[in-house]
Amino acid sequence: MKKTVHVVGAIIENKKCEIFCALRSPEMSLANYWEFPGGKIEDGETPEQALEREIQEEFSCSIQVGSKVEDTVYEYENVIVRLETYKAELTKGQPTALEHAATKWVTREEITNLNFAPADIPAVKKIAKEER
Ligand SMILES: Nc1nc2c([nH]c(=O)n2[C@H]2C[C@H](O)[C@@H](COP(=O)(O)OP(=O)(O)OP(=O)(O)O)O2)c(=O)[nH]1
Repeated sequence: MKKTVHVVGAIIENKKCEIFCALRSPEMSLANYWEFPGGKIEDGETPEQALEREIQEEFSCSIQVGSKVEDTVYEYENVIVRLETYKAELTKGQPTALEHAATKWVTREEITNLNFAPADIPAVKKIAKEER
């Protein structure tokens, strides 16, 4: 039986209406895919707490989590991922990649050109269609 992991991703937007995206490194699973920064929810955490912790651990900055964007289940070859994505705002510092291969702030027009992890596609499409 494949394991199901419950994952949260942050859709962080700056004042220029650009969205923060991170490239998974060759050492990570799902290597070389773009993603919304985040990670697995640990026991006892709310999705919001997990996101705030993951962003602090992996990008050394603080966020405030807002509304939910998508909740999708995607079956990969080895694992099933339930990905919940939330809007978020930076409250302290700027994101610095400590584990990822690259990061990028992109506009809604550009975001669909990035090679996002398959589980992220519904959220990417929803964000790209949003009016600004
Ligand atoms: N963080 C994140 N993970 C995603 C996204 N889309 C997607 O399919 N995933 C997958 C990749 C991984 O299989 C899983 C999350 O793993 P992770 O490696 O980021 O989480 P983590 O930091 O808690 O994990 P770990 O390596 O410490 O065990 O979800 C996404 O947008 N953000």
